[in-house]
Amino acid sequence: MSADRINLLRTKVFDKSKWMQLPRDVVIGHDVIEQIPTVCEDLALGDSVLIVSGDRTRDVAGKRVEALLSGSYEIATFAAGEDDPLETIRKAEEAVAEAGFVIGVGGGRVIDVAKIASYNTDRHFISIPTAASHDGIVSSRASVPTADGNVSLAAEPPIAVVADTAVIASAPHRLLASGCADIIANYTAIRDWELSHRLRGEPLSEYALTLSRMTAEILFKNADLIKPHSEESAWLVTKALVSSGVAMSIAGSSRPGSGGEHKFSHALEILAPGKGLHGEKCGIGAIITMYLHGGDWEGIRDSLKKIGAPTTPAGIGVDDETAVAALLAARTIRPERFTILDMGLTEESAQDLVKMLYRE
Ligand SMILES: NC(=O)C1=CN([C@@H]2O[C@H](COP(=O)(O)OP(=O)(O)OC[C@H]3O[C@@H](n4cnc5c(N)ncnc54)[C@H](OP(=O)(O)O)[C@@H]3O)[C@@H](O)[C@H]2O)C=CC1
Ligand SMILES: O=C(CO)COP(=O)(O)O
Ligand SMILES: [Zn+2]
Repeated sequence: MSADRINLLRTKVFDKSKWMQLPRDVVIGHDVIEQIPTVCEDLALGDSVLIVSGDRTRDVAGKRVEALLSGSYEIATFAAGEDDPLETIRKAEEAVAEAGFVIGVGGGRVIDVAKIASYNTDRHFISIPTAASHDGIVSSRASVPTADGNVSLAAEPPIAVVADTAVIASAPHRLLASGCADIIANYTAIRDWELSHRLRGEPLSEYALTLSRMTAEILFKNADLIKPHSEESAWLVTKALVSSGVAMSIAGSSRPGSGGEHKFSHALEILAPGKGLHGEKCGIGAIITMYLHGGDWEGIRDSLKKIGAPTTPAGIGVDDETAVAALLAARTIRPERFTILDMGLTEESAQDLVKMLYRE
């Protein structure tokens, strides 16, 4: 090989760089919430904290975290209500001003508010999920519904995740089933990624893709074990969410866990606000996108059923016309994210798909 060629290769190799942000401490298990003082001490994050929680989740776990840290830390609290998300984030940022670090205790919405406020104010953030409802509990992205549609925002990756399986198992089963559906949707998300790689030359991370697929496979294989209010189920799903979040951190984007089924879900957030949980909508969307990819869509549908997640738009109170509109609107959501739904779906074909694949 000529010296020039060797130098060219060297330059290429050394030009490459990547920054992956992963949680430092991940603590999962029964009553691990009690270990939050030790986690905070170990990370030496300062002596004042803002604890962000929701209306329900403050009672479920937020107050307990406040009690565990009182005496050792100066504590401020912030209630992330269900009003305008961007306004809530702005107010949370104001509340962070006096605090050294931030803890989010709640479901996906609360965690997102806490991680965006932390990012924008340059504070460390600890995630204490009260529900295993989707993989955003671990990732460095936030997904925020706005009047103009869902936006994916950069957010502070949790420096620690403390996932108490006793708390998670006590949440309504619907939330856990939604988390499972979000993971099962990895199957179609990675097919969309591969499609975009082949057709558009989009860069693809084999490590991220393989981890995302493996996570979905483990959950798919264990679908029979997912039961309401079982700590073992909470354990299985939480580990899957952590693994899926790590896949997104490796990729540096939500690509390994978000494809056409997520664009369908985000379209529904606009067309049918308040209907269905995030993972539920993604699972329903994955049935159609897996069919279009020529894969085992019935397997997706049956595992969702087993877990107790909805498999039709009607199951989340959405009519067929709205589902058709969401399938067609998916291409307008994050148009840069190319998926099977961006490949010429027509109104007629969308209607046929909804009629054929969403029968109870
Ligand atoms: N960052 C990311 O990558 C992603 C972020 N998201 C975002 O996450 C949000 C959806 O999250 P999701 O968790 O599905 O829904 P929510 O956070 O809206 O939670 C749903 C409801 O469950 C309640 N809840 C949570 N935990 C418990 C518990 N242990 N016991 C009783 N009730 C409980 C919440 O209470 P409370 O009133 O206290 O909140 C809330 O009323 C959306 O804002 C979405 O945009 C979605 C996907 C990925
Ligand atoms: O929900 C996610 C992964 O499961 C994040 O995806 P989005 O980037 O579509 O919000
Ligand atoms: Zn998701």
